[in-house]
Amino acid sequence: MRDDIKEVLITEEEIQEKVKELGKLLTEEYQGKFPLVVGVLKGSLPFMGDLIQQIDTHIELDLMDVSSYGNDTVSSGEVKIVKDLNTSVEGRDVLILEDIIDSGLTLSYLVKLFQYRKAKSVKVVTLLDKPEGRNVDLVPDIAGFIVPDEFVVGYGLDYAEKYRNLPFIGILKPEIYQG
Ligand SMILES: O=P(O)(O)OC[C@H]1O[C@H](OP(=O)(O)OP(=O)(O)O)[C@H](O)[C@@H]1O
Ligand SMILES: Nc1nc2[nH]cnc2c(=O)[nH]1
Repeated sequence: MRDDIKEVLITEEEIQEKVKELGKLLTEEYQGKFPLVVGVLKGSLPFMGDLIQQIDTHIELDLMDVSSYGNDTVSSGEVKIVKDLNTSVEGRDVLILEDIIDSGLTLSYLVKLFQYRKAKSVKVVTLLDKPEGRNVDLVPDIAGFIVPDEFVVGYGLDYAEKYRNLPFIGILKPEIYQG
């Protein structure tokens, strides 16, 4: 699996250090507020698992599965709900956790949905931000790392459902895409 990686962009150590830093910020931000932390499946799972352990105040967890990508590296431009939340967001401070914001379609859809459902506040934390990929105007409240306009994998991010279990973020060798 690791042989398929052309370049490591962000190491495991850099990710873990950043996650601790973000956890401290969120601990201050949400002290005494009991936020609903929403992980966006499947990509945010490793980030969510690590980050929540660094938030030192009470939180509630839920998961949502929305999809705008197929097995390809290009967005379909359409967001659909695959699995909705189990919890009502009405009156709640909602914190959405994402692995990456690229076109911004997924997040802008979710932010609008939770506002429509009368959340008290909606904030977005993403591990990776790819501003050059943006199709819609969306700026995360907190972003861990800015990444270049390349298709990245690892730490939750897949190519054809593979590589999510790599502990770092990398770029694949071109021959992997070419088959
Ligand atoms: O800003 P965007 O262009 O909308 O891209 C970001 C979204 O794309 C990926 O999810 P994907 O739909 O591939 O699902 P997955 O997390 O299950 O891989 C990623 O995890 C984000 O949720
Ligand atoms: N794996 C992966 N999924 C994405 N979804 C949106 N952008 C990306 C990316 O760069 N890599």
